Amino acid sequence: MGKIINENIIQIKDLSATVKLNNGDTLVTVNNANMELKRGYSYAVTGKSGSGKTSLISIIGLLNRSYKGEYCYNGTSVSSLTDRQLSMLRANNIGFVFQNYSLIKHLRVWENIELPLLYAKKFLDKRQRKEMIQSLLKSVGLEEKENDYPSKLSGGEQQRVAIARALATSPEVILCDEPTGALDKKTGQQIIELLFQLVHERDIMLLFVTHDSDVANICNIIYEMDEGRIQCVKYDP
Ligand SMILES: Nc1ncnc2c1ncn2[C@@H]1O[C@H](COP(=O)(O)OP(=O)(O)OP(=O)(O)O)[C@@H](O)[C@H]1O
Repeated sequence: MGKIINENIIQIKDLSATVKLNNGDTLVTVNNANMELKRGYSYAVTGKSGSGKTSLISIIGLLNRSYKGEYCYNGTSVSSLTDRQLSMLRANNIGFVFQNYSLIKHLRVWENIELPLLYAKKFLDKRQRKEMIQSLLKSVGLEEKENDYPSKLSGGEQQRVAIARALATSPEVILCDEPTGALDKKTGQQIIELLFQLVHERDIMLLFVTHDSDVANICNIIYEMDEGRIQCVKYDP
């Protein structure tokens, strides 16, 4: 029997976005999207290349606020927030995991994980931050690597660091853009298992942009995008 769904974190209503092309034309990247994203659930957004997935996830992730329509985060309309309020909302509540890991090369593993804690202004002192980082490294199985630079790590290990970094501020949302795209099949599966395990433990909402049908099929809810339009193709809460 499914869970009773009642806790929206993100609600999107009639949301559309466009980009201006070099030739002066306007391209619709997201066309009248409606979504409700809830705590404790996993979502996949699939679709052909160019269908609008990255455009949509950048709006959901509060990285882009140029859109028409409504976006409510925990009941607050995002359009009512100042840029600073929006940045703080993002820093404190949303973790990102990208295909290319996006680690900072000249910072050690522990410093990469510390960065979001500094941005989010969680007011942890140095000792508390250290404890938090060590506990995150333990949860992704990289206790021994805290002083290494990213270039010394394998792709799978770098993605584990990126996951630890995404979880550092205890976010309620994790957004993943092709998180296994640069990894071999087995390592990719381990990363997905780890993400699901950590997210389950924390009751987080998890959203994947993915071409990988195996990843999409594990998710409770699958949306498919086609030329900016989004449609729910699996709903299994
Ligand atoms: N800044 C931009 N300038 C011009 N065109 C853009 C821009 N951003 C997105 N587009 C176009 O908008 C459409 C949607 O792009 P988007 O990156 O969201 O698709 P996607 O589904 O994520 O693709 P992929 O799977 O290849 O990453 C594409 O046709 C893309 O070329």
